[in-house]
Amino acid sequence: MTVPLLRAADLPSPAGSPGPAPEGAGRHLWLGTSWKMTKTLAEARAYVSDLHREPVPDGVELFVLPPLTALHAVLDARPDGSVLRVGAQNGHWAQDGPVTGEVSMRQLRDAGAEIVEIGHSDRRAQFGETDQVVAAKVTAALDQHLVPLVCVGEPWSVRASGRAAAHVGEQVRTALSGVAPHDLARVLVTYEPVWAIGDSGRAAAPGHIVGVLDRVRSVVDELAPGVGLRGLLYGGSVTAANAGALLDLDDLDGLFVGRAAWTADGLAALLRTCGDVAARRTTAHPARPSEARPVTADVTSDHLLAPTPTRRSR
Ligand SMILES: O=C[C@H](O)COP(=O)(O)O
Repeated sequence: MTVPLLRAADLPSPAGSPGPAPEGAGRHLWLGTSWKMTKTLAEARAYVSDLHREPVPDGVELFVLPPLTALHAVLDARPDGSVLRVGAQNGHWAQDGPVTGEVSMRQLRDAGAEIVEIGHSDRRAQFGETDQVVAAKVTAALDQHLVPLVCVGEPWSVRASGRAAAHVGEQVRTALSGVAPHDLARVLVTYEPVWAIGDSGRAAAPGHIVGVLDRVRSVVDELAPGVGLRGLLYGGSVTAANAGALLDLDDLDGLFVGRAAWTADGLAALLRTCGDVAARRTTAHPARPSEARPVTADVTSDHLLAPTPTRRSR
């Protein structure tokens, strides 16, 4: 028997009683996908329905960012108790007002979003979003109890000049400049080199990623010593073939995926890889009992917004 999109440990045992709570899940591994500007309502519903076979492994936080038109369809298509989180790909910093065509963080929250992507390179390149705009959106999202997923990454010219880490570090510093130190623990950051994204991209090499992640963590530590981010992800030409190698980077907290997760089968394959890695990490770095995360099918944002204990100061 399979129960859709629940924790593996939430699946009923053969006798029908709940399974035991897992231990040692203090650090989460994130797997998310943005559908960007793809999918009709029917396609969105079919995707969630096709995912129904997949349990979400312990230690993995799964999210989907559909186009706004499909936000409700995805929310409604989730089975009761699902741990699949749903968010948006953009939001405006103002609470209300005459901003034709935009949607505020308050409206996103009202519509059921838990996460909001901010500053994707598409929006920086095509809609002129600056680091200052990104910063305004981050604080607006936090004000509305959304989890900001802040996208940062260097263009190829910066990469070629050897300044990738410095460039991304400054993007992060500006993006988080308005965030109260303790609120950094509510923020997800995803490192997405611009040259790695999309059909013409290729995934960054692990050594390159490590150098940039180190800089990001240093900047965050300067802003709020010892607090650490909610999670630091990588995105850009992630596939089922390279996900395992990327997640071998112990400092990486997850993957943010476009094309490879635009089918339910694609996301499911990545989910299984994440589950294997999360289990390995738990064995390698068991959480203290006080860090063990209770298994819950509760999808309220309180669970999502609560700071996660980290293995080490970040
Ligand atoms: O939103 C996801 C990122 O932009 C990566 O996209 P991609 O996996 O299709 O390269």
